[in-house]
Amino acid sequence: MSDYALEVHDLRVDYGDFVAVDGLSLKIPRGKVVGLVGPNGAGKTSTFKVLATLMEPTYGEVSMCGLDVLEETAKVRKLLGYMPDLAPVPSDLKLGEFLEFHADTHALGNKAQRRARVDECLARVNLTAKRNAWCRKLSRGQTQRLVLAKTLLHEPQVMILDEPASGLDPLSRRELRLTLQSLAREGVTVLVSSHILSELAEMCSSIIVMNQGKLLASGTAEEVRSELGSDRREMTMKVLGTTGELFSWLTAREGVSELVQEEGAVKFDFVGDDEAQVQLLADCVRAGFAVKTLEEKRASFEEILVEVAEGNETPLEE
Ligand SMILES: Nc1ncnc2c1ncn2[C@@H]1O[C@H](COP(=O)(O)OP(=O)(O)OP(=O)(O)O)[C@@H](O)[C@H]1O
Repeated sequence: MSDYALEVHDLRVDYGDFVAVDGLSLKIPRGKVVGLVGPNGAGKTSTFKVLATLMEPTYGEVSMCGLDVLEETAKVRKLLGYMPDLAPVPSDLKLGEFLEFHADTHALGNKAQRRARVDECLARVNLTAKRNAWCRKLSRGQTQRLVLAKTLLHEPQVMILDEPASGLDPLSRRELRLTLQSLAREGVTVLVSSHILSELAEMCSSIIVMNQGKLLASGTAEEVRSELGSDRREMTMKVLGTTGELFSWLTAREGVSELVQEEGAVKFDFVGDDEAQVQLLADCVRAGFAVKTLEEKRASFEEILVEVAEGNETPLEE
């Protein structure tokens, strides 16, 4: 049995002449919530459709829990829960009816067993009280939770959720995060996409960043931040007395650039890790400067992604 829930090797998806996914390789361990993030058009949905057995790639190898996704499709589908972006729910069914219908299609035991499983899944997403409500009466967050309950019915080992948090308010996002994290603690692997990096940073133990079909960075949120070259911090150092000497002293320091001298303060950009920043401050104090405060401002996750997207070439209109 493979240690990995998902293994992707050299995946490529073409739409005609357009390359949507280009040489993507990934390994996702079991029992984790992993985020896939990238600007619009990065290739997230195309990747998910291949992983979810809904689309054949141009080439590449994909396996789920050691099964070949392209060859052993029926077995893979039993292990898999896929929640597409904005999945529709029928307006003319009640929640319980909707879930029982799907429990039926999964052939989940006899009527009583199916009913019990529906109840478990409703409880899991905190919708028990709505069992007899009409699907059309649900809010956006409740609809997402209902679709999640449906995705959970057959106890999938790997869940692939396309933008599940989009349009949710902070409370619904928190509930979603808690549900996904508790599934992961039970050994389920959850792969979740978003184009909002901060949303994934709080939900996932690791993040994969895609851009223009390619893998750009992967790891913890902090690792991704430094892999994308966003170690840059905007610093403001306030000191007692004049700032001229401090300005000259900082100019000669590694990682320091864009110095600006102000009344009682020097502003500069610093590129380096936390240890290097601590060292800079310690050296500064040791050199005799009366440092009052040091403020840092780092690029937010959203700014990092905007920088990535801005670096993309925009095709010229014909
Ligand atoms: N059926 C298709 N035919 C042609 N091009 C397509 C098709 N589906 C997707 N694309 C293109 O492939 C690229 C990747 O699309 P995909 O939906 O996989 O990206 P995404 O990262 O999920 O983007 P979004 O966040 O906008 O959903 C986009 O440029 C898109 O226009």
